[in-house]
Amino acid sequence: MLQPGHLRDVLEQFTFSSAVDVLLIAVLIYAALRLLSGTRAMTQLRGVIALFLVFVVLGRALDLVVINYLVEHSVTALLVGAVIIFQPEIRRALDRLGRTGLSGWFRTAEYGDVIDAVSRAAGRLSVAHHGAIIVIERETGLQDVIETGVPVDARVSPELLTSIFFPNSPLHDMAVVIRDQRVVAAGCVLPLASDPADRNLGTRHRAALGITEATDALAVVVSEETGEISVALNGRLTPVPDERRLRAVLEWVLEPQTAEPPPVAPTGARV
Ligand SMILES: Nc1ncnc2c1ncn2[C@@H]1O[C@H](COP(=O)(O)OP(=O)(O)OP(=O)(O)O)[C@@H](O)[C@H]1O
Repeated sequence: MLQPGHLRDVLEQFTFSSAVDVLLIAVLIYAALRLLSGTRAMTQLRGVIALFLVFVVLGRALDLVVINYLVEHSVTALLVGAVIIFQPEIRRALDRLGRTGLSGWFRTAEYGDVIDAVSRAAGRLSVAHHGAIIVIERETGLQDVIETGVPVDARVSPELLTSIFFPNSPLHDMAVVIRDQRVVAAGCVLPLASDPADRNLGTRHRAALGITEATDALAVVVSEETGEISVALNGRLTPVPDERRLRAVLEWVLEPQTAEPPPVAPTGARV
């Protein structure tokens, strides 16, 4: 229990450098939470922290010597483990920091041009029956998937997307990944959906489901066979009747603070 005398001692020892210390740690924790929020890594991290806290509380309350020893000596190992587990997210954050500086770190992503380009491109691809998968990266880094494809690194536009998916063009196979208003790569191989219920779908649709099961990315699929447009999100596929309604769905998912609810919700339910 903290005694009033202890509190006075702590306050007396609190100097300017202590304040800087606390501030830097707070910024670091904020940056880490911001980086991991909404990712699968965050769910895992929550589980690890909860388990760790249970051990700390039990160890202290019951004076468990071995548990207390392990807790005290596992912090360094946990930090090293976290760096290994979250390597893709950390790599992506450093990459973003290098490209955009601190302003890019604190800026929230802007999707206006992406929504416009993807919905217009999907509309044209749908009419032409040109098959396509367009993956929009959000918080979870997709570096592993990007590295399976061919680097493009060009500003997103409907013309670029429709020409990539033009049949027999060298990059029309597999998926395109968009990050920060740029088409970063094409020809990317996505993980296929794991749910046996999805086995009756073709591989293009299973690939779109697969990437959205594993991450918070959003994928737009155009079927070569039927020309139908679908949106995959959180491992669920929702058909979208046309370009206008695709735009509404994309706005609702990517810019929820300003958008109206779409006529077709991306969970499959009509609203
Ligand atoms: N792992 C993958 N990642 C990304 N794209 C993939 C993957 N596997 C297959 N594809 C794409 O899916 C195409 C094959 O689609 P397929 O006809 O099997 O599926 P589908 O869902 O029925 O699509 P469609 O309705 O367009 O015919 C491939 O040519 C390739 O472009």
